[in-house]
Amino acid sequence: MEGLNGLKACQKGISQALAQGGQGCPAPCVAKEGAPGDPKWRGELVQGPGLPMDVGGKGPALDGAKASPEDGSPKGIQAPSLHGAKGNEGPPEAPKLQHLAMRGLSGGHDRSVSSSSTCSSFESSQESDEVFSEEEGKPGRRKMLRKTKSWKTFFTMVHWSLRRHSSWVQLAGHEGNFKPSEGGQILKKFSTVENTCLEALMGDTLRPYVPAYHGVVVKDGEHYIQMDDLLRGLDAPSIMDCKMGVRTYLEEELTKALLKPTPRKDMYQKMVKVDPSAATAEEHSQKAVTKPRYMQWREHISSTASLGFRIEGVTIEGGAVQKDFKQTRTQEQIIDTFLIFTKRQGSILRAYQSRLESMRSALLESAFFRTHEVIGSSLLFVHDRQGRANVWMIDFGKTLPAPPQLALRHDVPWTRGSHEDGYLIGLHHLTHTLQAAQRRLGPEEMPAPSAP
Ligand SMILES: Nc1ncnc2c1ncn2[C@@H]1O[C@H](COP(=O)(O)OP(=O)(O)OP(=O)(O)O)[C@@H](O)[C@H]1O
Ligand SMILES: O=P(O)(O)O[C@@H]1[C@H](O)[C@H](O)[C@@H](OP(=O)(O)O)[C@H](OP(=O)(O)O)[C@H]1O
Repeated sequence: MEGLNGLKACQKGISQALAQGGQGCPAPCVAKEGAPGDPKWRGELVQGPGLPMDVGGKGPALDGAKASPEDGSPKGIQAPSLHGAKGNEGPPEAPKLQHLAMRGLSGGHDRSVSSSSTCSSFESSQESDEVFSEEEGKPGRRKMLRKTKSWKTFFTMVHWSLRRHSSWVQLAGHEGNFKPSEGGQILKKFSTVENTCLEALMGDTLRPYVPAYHGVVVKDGEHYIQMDDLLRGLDAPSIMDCKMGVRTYLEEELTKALLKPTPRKDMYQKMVKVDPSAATAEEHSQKAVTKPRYMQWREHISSTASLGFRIEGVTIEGGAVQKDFKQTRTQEQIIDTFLIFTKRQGSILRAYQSRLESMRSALLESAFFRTHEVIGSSLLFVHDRQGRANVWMIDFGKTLPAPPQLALRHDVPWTRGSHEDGYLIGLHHLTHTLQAAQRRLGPEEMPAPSAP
């Protein structure tokens, strides 16, 4: 499908995901992590990002992030950067049964703006019931569970089941970079650059827009950054990852490639798979391209170069992850994608727009933003079936302090040596895209005006 130009391919992919309607999908939806008996599991100590914005009309409450680690994990460990390391340690596939397990969540759900509310109203007994209800359609299994005399076995099975219901889904990025963690957090392979950024961001005006950072942990001999899982407690979340900026490679990557070109056969393969005519005769003969060459080509076939952002991946209500957006380039294509992604819900589009507007104000105030070039970072759009919506800044693996003599603007095109990233260009176009998408809606698709 990759060769199909833009919207047709992307619409087909998203429509397929929509057609699945989340039924029987392998991707995780909403869950609480932890084990029975663990207070986090019952939500007693749960704090975290949740969704500060309730599009049902309560308006934004941008206090989502939580500050300091509570787990005593070591902070700021200096370890070799693991960013970019590849592997295949992804989370186990969640069972098809999870939607049944989630039914309780859509019942007495607390729609308050509290960032921790999504997990807080469930007692362990309710959880147990839901675990049993997963097994509908398998009467023998349910009977067997009921007859079980061993509580140990019972709790082991419940725990196993809940762990498999992790809300975790990875839309983009390097495979093997993440591990699920308990208590509504995730682990990302350690990189000094990202760790330094997250530490700094916890004391910055951007903190409410970033997953709460919980320090560095060591697991199986590897260092990880621990941060909040932005999907925790959500009811069949729909997620979109948009990579921000007019440039996706570091200036130092360009310098290195010019001094010592490293041919990348994998990138050549990815390039010719999309467009065999994109490679030069020399590149065809070497069957390789340099990284900046590939990255620049990627920026121009997508909306990165023209609009300052691009869609990397989408999943709708726990359906299959769609990544076929390499050639989604025009604003029209992106509007259509947002309309499909939000199922034309004006309230969600409006909430996203409002969040981006407040994010812009925070960016303009931010000391961190003033002093850093933000490359390859994403905005993660998340909404769920309860009508909650939010946008988060993620991925600071290539966000570096700019040379001190430079005052970064973020709203001008990049020229070599300027270190500009075009982040605000992307934010401007995204905000306009969301406005344009709302103009496509009929009055019945727009939220009712709020009471005076
Ligand atoms: N805190 C989080 N909570 C929930 N999901 C997350 C979180 N951080 C990342 N993700 C998921 O993981 C994906 C990849 O994240 P991220 O961009 O940080 O990874 P990466 O490997 O550094 O990416 P890249 O290869 O672009 O540098 C996101 O698209 C999103 O689906
Ligand atoms: O999305 P694509 O087309 O698959 O291309 C990848 C994407 O641009 C990643 O952002 C980049 O990682 P970084 O941002 O970390 O550089 C990766 O480089 P890599 O292969 O050198 O990791 C590319 O292969």
